[in-house]
Amino acid sequence: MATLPQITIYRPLETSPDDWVASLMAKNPPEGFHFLHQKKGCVFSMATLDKYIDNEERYGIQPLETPNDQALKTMSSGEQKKALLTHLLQMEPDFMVLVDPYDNLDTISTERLKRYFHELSKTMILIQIISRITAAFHFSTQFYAFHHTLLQPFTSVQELHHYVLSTKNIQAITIPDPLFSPKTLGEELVSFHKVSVSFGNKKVLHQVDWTVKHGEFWHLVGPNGSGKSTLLQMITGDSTKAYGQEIYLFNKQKGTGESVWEIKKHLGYFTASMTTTFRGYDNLIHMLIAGLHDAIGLYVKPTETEIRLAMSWLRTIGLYPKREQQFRQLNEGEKRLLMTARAMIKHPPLLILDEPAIGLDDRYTKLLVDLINTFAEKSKSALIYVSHKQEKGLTPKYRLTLTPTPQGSKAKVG
Ligand SMILES: Nc1ncnc2c1ncn2[C@@H]1O[C@H](COP(=O)(O)OP(=O)(O)OP(=O)(O)O)[C@@H](O)[C@H]1O
Repeated sequence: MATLPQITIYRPLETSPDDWVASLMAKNPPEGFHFLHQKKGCVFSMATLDKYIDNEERYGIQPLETPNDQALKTMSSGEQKKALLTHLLQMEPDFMVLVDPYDNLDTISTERLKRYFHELSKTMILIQIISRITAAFHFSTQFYAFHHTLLQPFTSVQELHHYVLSTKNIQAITIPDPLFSPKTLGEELVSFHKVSVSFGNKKVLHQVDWTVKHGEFWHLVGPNGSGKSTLLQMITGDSTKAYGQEIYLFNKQKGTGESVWEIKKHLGYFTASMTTTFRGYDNLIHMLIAGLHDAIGLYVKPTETEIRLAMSWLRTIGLYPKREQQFRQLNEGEKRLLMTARAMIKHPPLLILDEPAIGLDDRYTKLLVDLINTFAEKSKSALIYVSHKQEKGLTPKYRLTLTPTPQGSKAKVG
């Protein structure tokens, strides 16, 4: 049997593969891909998953099979990807486009999926579109990089790798001071004492003890489904599981009358999915200033001082030349940087960054990591960086690792 072509395409974040993928799905492949003419394809991507989650939320429709009919939205990233892959394979496609297939996945799930794709490649054409070169399939036979809307071919993965490394790096610079000194809220900002959480029979967290103090830089790390989001939601006020537990936030015991609004005032929060909640008609200056007011949009006229502060932040993240553009006109990497700066601008007592580097290419990841390290060093804010794996170049002082056990995940400092 002739071996099937297997394709790796590197995508810098300033390019969008959407039109290219759409032409494949319309059975009308672009030049060079005529072997896919009239072939049936499907797309394994976060966008496909988001579409299913959106349908589930809006219309209660959800064609993916999930254990015990669990809502897709409440599943961990690994569980969601497994459900999506099973569903797509049931459609018996001739080829599959995989957009950043390992994003959100921990090392073990990534290795498992890699082996699975290798097996699948023996019977199906796989087209991998990646923004991190380390994710390239070792079994690929063709290599490309998006250059604007065109594909530039390479003869080997080494040649492609070399090309990616040669693309220009952007440098983060100084962190602007806050407009006002942040409020003093005592030494301990977050304190969990023997916190356990279950959903029905599923035990998620087991007797977690954790204290985050003023100015500390933490990395919260754990494999998919280990309960990182569950733990965070008890801080941000987005989970009812915090009630009846011994949790102190900003020196007050949880459940003693504090409003979610009061808690959010002390928080800066960013998660990658937030970039899609903004319609994005505001310009970059206004987007940043809204972060000072904990608002989605800007409803009051900004002061001169606020505008100057926003300009300084835009210089820091290299977006000053685009200051008058609308947020929606930015590429995904630029959006992430802007939203991270927006969470930082008021120097909140506690800054939480939940998987901020997911989906970013190598260059933007480095820039984001530089920005976060510098902010942690120069500001008085405590910082919790959350991810399912170690992030290259990140320099947290403390690490809380969640390790799943049958009683729920146990937490270990160090
Ligand atoms: N509302 C819910 N109902 C049922 N199960 C839930 C609910 N919320 C979370 N879970 C389950 O709790 C477990 C932990 O999920 P959580 O999202 O906290 O993990 P995570 O470490 O953040 O994972 P990931 O890195 O994949 O995002 C998962 O098995 C998930 O399915």
